[in-house]
Amino acid sequence: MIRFQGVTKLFKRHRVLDGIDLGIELGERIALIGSNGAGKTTLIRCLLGEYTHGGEVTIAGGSPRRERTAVLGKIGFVPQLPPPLKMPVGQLVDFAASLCGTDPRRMHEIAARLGLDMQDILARPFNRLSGGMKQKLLIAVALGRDAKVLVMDEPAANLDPEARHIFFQLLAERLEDTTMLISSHRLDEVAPLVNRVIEMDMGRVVLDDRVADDTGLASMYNVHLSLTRADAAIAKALAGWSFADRRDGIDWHGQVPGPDRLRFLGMISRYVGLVARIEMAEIPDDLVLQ
Ligand SMILES: Nc1ncnc2c1ncn2[C@@H]1O[C@H](COP(=O)(O)OP(=O)(O)OP(=O)(O)O)[C@@H](O)[C@H]1O
Repeated sequence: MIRFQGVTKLFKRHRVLDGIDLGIELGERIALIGSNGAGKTTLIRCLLGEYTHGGEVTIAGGSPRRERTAVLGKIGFVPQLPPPLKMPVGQLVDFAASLCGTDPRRMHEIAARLGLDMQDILARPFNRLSGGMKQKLLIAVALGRDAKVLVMDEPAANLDPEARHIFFQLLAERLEDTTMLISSHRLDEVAPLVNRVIEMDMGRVVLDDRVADDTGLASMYNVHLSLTRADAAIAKALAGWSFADRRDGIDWHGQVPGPDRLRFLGMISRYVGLVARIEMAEIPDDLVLQ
């Protein structure tokens, strides 16, 4: 599906990509990880045909540089930094939909599922939306088309827990027929979403590993937590996960998306001295709200 062959990129004399060879097949979900400056964004930009470079990149046999419109119509891209566009939201969605020959209503539908009130923001300039709203809209624009390849740069970073869950569900609906490339600094953010991890360092691939495929992308867990005493810091952290205080800041209840279990427990581990009891149970599929 995607081929990088001997891809190199230099900025002045600085070699940012140093002979990248990678083959990525349909249905693979890749976490592209690595520290700041490792070359992840540059590799993605080469994949999107934005840079000249050495070597060759192809998507389904086509070159994203030479056949830009045709190839880019097959890719959904969620950038890390939203573009500073002043265009009203409604116009932006219509424009994006026309570029890839899709119905804008599909994008509206996904935005609504993510909790965006589209009617309310149609006439507002994109750059005036909040960070989370921009990210939801960019996800809707990327997913509301028949993309065979989804490229996402830290896509869930600004989303609240409810929207993260819907986002994971949306990805779960696309598992069979899409190749995903998800870039992140942090493996724990993306590990549950992927089946292969590629780590870059100084412009090279330093690790390429298959990981266990978590089939529970759309799963949800009921969580009961009891503390040894009330504490303002953990109360604030739990409120950020939309947990409800069931008894004087001591007993808490909430729901955690399956792919976020590790992140949630990571947060709890900071307060482990306060934890008396924790219970996590998967909610049966038919009871998880869509
Ligand atoms: N347009 C540019 N001109 C000059 N140097 C650049 C340019 N874009 C990136 N670089 C350099 O290329 C290297 C790789 O950058 P890149 O943005 O690809 O890394 P990254 O892995 O995506 O990092 P981050 O996680 O911080 O986003 C860095 O040293 C960066 O300074």
